[in-house]
Amino acid sequence: MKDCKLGIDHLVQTAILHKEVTGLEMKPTFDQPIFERIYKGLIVSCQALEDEPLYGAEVMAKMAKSAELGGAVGIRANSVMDIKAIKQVTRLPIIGIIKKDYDDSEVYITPTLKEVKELMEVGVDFIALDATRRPRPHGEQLESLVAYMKEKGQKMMADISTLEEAKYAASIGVDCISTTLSGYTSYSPQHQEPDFALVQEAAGELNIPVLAEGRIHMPSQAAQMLILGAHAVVVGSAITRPQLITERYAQEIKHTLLKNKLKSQTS
Ligand SMILES: CC(=O)N[C@H](C=O)[C@@H](O)[C@H](O)[C@H](O)COP(=O)(O)O
Repeated sequence: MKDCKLGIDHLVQTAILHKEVTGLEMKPTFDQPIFERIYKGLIVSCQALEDEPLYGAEVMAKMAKSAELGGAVGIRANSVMDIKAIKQVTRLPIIGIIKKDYDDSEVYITPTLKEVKELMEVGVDFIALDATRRPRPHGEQLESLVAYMKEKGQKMMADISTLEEAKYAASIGVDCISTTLSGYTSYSPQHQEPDFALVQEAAGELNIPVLAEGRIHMPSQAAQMLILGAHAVVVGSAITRPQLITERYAQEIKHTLLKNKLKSQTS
């Protein structure tokens, strides 16, 4: 009941905000209620790999609960173990992935049918998968994975790194795309900043929802993505990876103090 109220509150707030920002009435343009639930909201990616201090399902479930309390409208999570634990503590929509390295491919986000099936078994609202055109392990094909999920009625999110990949993913029938891999393929722009241009272009050209994801470190950047046309925004490290948050503080402090010292020496 509380979850339901939270969802309705979010939709009402979103509609008000949308009108204030754009001057337009927000119309529910998507048939699927799941897309309304996440519209113009913040999705928090709760992930820690085995070599990270916060690794473990119990910790990830606490992260997800904290995200929900803070106003997140969805959770992105990696592995069956984490997803199971997260589902025990929240009813927010879940974008599930399985990160797995195979020797014969660079693709590691839900690379093969095996991971797709594991995610379908645990049950997630969206399966996110690498939707670049790079070769997949064992010669598996993106098109067959998409067709399989469509046939089973499983919603999916295509993680892409360029506009061309976004357009191709849309053309083969994915439900939505996310800019997750911009900066993480050799041929996409290697920015330190989030890829604002890609989000704006993809949102302008595609008629499926486009989510902004990747290196969004500040609340203002998340809001900017939504104004540029993102359907929702996914933030991970800046909320759930304390070692990286600390690193950014430490570097900024070092850098600023050094700059200051040099300035005072030359003046
Ligand atoms: C490239 C890649 O493997 N991205 C992964 C995808 O699931 C995660 O490690 C990121 O944390 C997630 O995309 C959110 O991005 P950021 O942590 O920058 O807010």
